[in-house]
Amino acid sequence: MFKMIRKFTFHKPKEIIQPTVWLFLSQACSMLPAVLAYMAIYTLGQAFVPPYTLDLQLLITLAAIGLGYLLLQYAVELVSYYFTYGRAYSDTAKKRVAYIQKLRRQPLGFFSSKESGELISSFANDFSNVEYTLCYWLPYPIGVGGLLVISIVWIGIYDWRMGIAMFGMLPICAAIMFGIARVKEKHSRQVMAAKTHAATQINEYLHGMKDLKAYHRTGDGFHALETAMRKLRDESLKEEAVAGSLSTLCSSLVKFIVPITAAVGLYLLIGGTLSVLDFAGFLVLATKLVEAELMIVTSISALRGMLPSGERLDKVMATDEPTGKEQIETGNSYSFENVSFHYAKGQEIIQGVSFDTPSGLLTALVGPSGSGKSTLLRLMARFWDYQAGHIWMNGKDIREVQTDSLLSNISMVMQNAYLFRGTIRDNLCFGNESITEEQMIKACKQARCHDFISALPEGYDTVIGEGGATLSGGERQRISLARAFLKDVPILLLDEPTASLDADNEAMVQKALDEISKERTVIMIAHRLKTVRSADQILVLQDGKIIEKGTHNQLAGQKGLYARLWGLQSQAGDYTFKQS
Ligand SMILES: Nc1ncnc2c1ncn2[C@@H]1O[C@H](COP(=O)(O)OP(=O)(O)OP(=O)(O)O)[C@@H](O)[C@H]1O
Repeated sequence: MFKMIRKFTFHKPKEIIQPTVWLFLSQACSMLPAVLAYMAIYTLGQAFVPPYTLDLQLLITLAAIGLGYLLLQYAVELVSYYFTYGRAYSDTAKKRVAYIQKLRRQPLGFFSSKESGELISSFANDFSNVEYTLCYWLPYPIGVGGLLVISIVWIGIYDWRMGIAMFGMLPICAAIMFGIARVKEKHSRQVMAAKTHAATQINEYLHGMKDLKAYHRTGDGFHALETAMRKLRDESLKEEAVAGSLSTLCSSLVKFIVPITAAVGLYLLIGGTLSVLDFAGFLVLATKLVEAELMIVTSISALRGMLPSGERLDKVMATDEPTGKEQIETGNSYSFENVSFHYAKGQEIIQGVSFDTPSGLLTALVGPSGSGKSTLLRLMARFWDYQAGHIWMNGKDIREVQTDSLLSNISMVMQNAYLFRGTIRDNLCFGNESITEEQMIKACKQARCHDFISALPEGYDTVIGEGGATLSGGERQRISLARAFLKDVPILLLDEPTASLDADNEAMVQKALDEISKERTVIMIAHRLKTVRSADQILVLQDGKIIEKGTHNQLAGQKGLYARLWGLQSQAGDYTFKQS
């Protein structure tokens, strides 16, 4: 149980103390009417048995307590409501933020090891389950359990025979419920897996819609989605059918407490060992205690059903974060020393690579498709961590450097630049209010996007769709380039920044890059070799190894891969490594 609480509370078990205490008080208050009714019946009953006395004063006091009770109950319920629901919602909101921050700090490897639907479904379902558990399923069994223990002890001392009648069913029901809870947990895991798979299918279907349409395969894509939905329906029905019916059986058993109490009480009454008044009082209490006992048995099953959600969130929160605590004030160059890296064990993608990217110069990475160029850029930004060797930045191994500190020195333009739903201005400035209009326009002019942005009806305030869907590939790429220029950092990492541009724009952006690289260290991947002709150094990669290094003139003069491909590209005009 304690383990479970730790999981649901993200290892802050104290979170549930307050809600539990208030729920206990609220439940204790709700027992008061039964106790008052019992005392009133008892007091009234004294008038009909020797010595036939009626304590009117006590009856008036009980009535006054009853009235006061209504106010007390209201106040306690209100506070309890705040500490259970209010706290649970605000604690879960904090947990959601902590979860996102955790994801933010994770390397890319973390995401590619998961189904895309897992994180989506965690957000959609797991947090709601945790929220519900924190305000309901955890505090209730603990709070109500405490109340039951007090009742058992009290009734047991008063009349152990009635104690057995009223609570004897409880261990049997709890044992059945534990069994049901295990079944429920098993089915909850299957439902969770089905929900994850369904979310992945929806995500893939929507994201891949363009390609599905292009290949006229929307029907096939839909079929996979439909199958996932059917599986989710079947698993959910199974969970309800198995756990639901057994839970109902158990709840019905608990409800037997009242007739059992009545039968045992009657038996004792006839035997003359229980007074009529005590019999009536026990019956009133039994009806009240049934509610509490029902709550306990239901909670046990519900809690186990929620456990997979708590575990899944806890697992993400417990994931190791990238190492490194050191800060880098201004990092402006990289030095690779015997770096090796693999995504999957046994498949070395980068093999013992060593090179420097001198500060303030343009380094170009070229090579056949799949040779590891983008991987090298990802290693520089610590999207992944290498397994052997060192990448030094200003004398520090970047694995020892805090990721945020490292990234504050880098601007990156990827192959498929992503733009967010919002205005072009928002996408360019990324919330940095210190960027002036002049700086923004200058960056856009350098990236050759100012003219097309100005021609839009709303100019820089034009709203673009999610992912930049309302722009062409080239426009997106130029905006992301301008965004990179605007982030005033010493290092620019560019993965084919001119790939989606036409020849004119490519030449112009190339010029801008030449200018920019005078002030910054630029590391750029290019397939079209003419775009890196003026680079200060060109590194030629093949099968994860650097096989040639030098300027264009040096490499073109050798009889290596670069010279061969330069020859081919010159002949073919636009021939690229990708097609080689
Ligand atoms: N996330 C990943 N998980 C596993 N393997 C990967 C991953 N990303 C890339 N790879 C593999 O690593 C190798 C190098 O990929 P990389 O993207 O670095 O090549 P590249 O030279 O940039 O290719 P291109 O020029 O086509 O963009 C490829 O064989 C690729 O399949």
